[in-house]
Amino acid sequence: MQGRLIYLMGPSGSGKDSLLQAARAPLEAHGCRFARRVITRSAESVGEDALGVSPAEFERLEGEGAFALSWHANGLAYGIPREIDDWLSAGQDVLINGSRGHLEAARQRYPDLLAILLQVDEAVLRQRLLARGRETPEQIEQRLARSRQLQQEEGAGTVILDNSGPLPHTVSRLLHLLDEMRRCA
Ligand SMILES: Nc1ncnc2c1ncn2[C@@H]1O[C@H](COP(=O)(O)OP(=O)(O)O)[C@@H](O)[C@H]1O
Ligand SMILES: O=P(O)(O)OC[C@H]1O[C@H](OP(=O)(O)OP(=O)(O)O)[C@H](O)[C@@H]1O
Repeated sequence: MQGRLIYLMGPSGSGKDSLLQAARAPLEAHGCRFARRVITRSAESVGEDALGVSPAEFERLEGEGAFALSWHANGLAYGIPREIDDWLSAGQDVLINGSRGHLEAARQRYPDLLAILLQVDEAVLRQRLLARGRETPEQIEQRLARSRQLQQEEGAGTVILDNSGPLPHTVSRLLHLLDEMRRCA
């Protein structure tokens, strides 16, 4: 049986990386795989286990068909390696850090993907982004503006996961959600 693509998305600062890191060990124990993203961000500022490449290298990889999914946002290019298709074919679930703006395109390629939207109040988001200190205040405001814009476009078929509270609570809810998904498969 084909594995399921779990497409985690949410505004910048909502906690996607933190959640992926915290849930990784228990989910891997259930056979779930995690895709390592390729990003045109300098290695020093990559806050996740991603491969940083130059824009030219990204384009070359994209031209070679190295990505199952790829998109541009926040002035960066992001790619999900094609190997996720091998994992899915082998029946393994795959969790990826996706983009809200690319969800519809992703659904076209993976019609039965499970979309999970991580949500946090805007005031908390701003606070977390400032505390993280990776982007300039101007870049943070741009990301918050993008979130407001995308919020208006959010459609049905997406499970909302709130991360305004402590991270361990969100991890438990994610594990529960994925257990339910497996039971219903
Ligand atoms: N539930 C939480 N409670 C408090 N701080 C959190 C929580 N989740 C994430 N954070 C913090 O918020 C900031 C943004 O989280 P991050 O995982 O980098 O978000 P994203 O990957 O969605 O941009 C980080 O500094 C992280 O430590
Ligand atoms: O369409 P959107 O939902 O706005 O997403 C755009 C991009 O931003 C996030 O990446 P990234 O981890 O680089 O940004 P972040 O760390 O600020 O969340 C997300 O994973 C997408 O790759």
